[in-house]
Amino acid sequence: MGTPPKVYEGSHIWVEDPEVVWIDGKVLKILGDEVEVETSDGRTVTASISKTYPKDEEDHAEGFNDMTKLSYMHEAGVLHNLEIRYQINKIYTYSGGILIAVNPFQRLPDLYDIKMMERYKGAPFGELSPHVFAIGEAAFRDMMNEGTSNSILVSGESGAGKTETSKTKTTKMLMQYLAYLGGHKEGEGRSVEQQVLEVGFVI
Ligand SMILES: Nc1ncnc2c1ncn2[C@@H]1O[C@H](COP(=O)(O)OP(=O)(O)OP(=O)(O)O)[C@@H](O)[C@H]1O
Repeated sequence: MGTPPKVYEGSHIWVEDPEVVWIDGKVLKILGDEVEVETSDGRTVTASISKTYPKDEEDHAEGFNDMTKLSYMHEAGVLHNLEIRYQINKIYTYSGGILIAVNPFQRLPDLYDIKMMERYKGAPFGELSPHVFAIGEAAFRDMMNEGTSNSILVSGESGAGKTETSKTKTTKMLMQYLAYLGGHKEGEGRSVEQQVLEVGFVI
């Protein structure tokens, strides 16, 4: 028995769209290498099958907090999942051990406060919602357990939120969390917290 076809009459797929990049729709007819699709905004379009992607059957209301839970991992599915989460201010999503952050361009109340730091401290990776503090926690714990240095790679295009998420100044989230884990003691010269916040970065 062969693998069942992913595009067939009645199946739900993603097709390219000049306005919204990818739009979902239902296959009406297969026409050789092409497919006729009724899009979710009510149009009928024809697309090359090789440029379509199967759509996950279930649309999780809050999206999947880890991309590895998607039945189909492709650009359209990944973007759709990030969009669903973004609409409800869930800017963080895992892809396995990697954290994807979508720039909210607004202050999200409570997301980075001391209560949130307390929640993530000591929590096993993956137990709580995806968060930059979970990445800091995992890196810090590994460093302590292995007794070796550790590093966190932050990557993204200009304006994506790398600086805000990680680097320099006391307000930046990742360093703030590591400083919090490192502790703060009065009267002992420069505290671990202060030293962590004074580190330099390789940019
Ligand atoms: N998590 C966040 N919460 C709130 N605002 C954010 C967040 N991430 C980014 N921003 C907003 O987006 C702006 C641009 O982010 P940032 O400067 O971190 O980008 P960058 O990736 O470091 O860009 P570049 O590579 O050009 O330096 C910030 O000044 C801030 O207004």
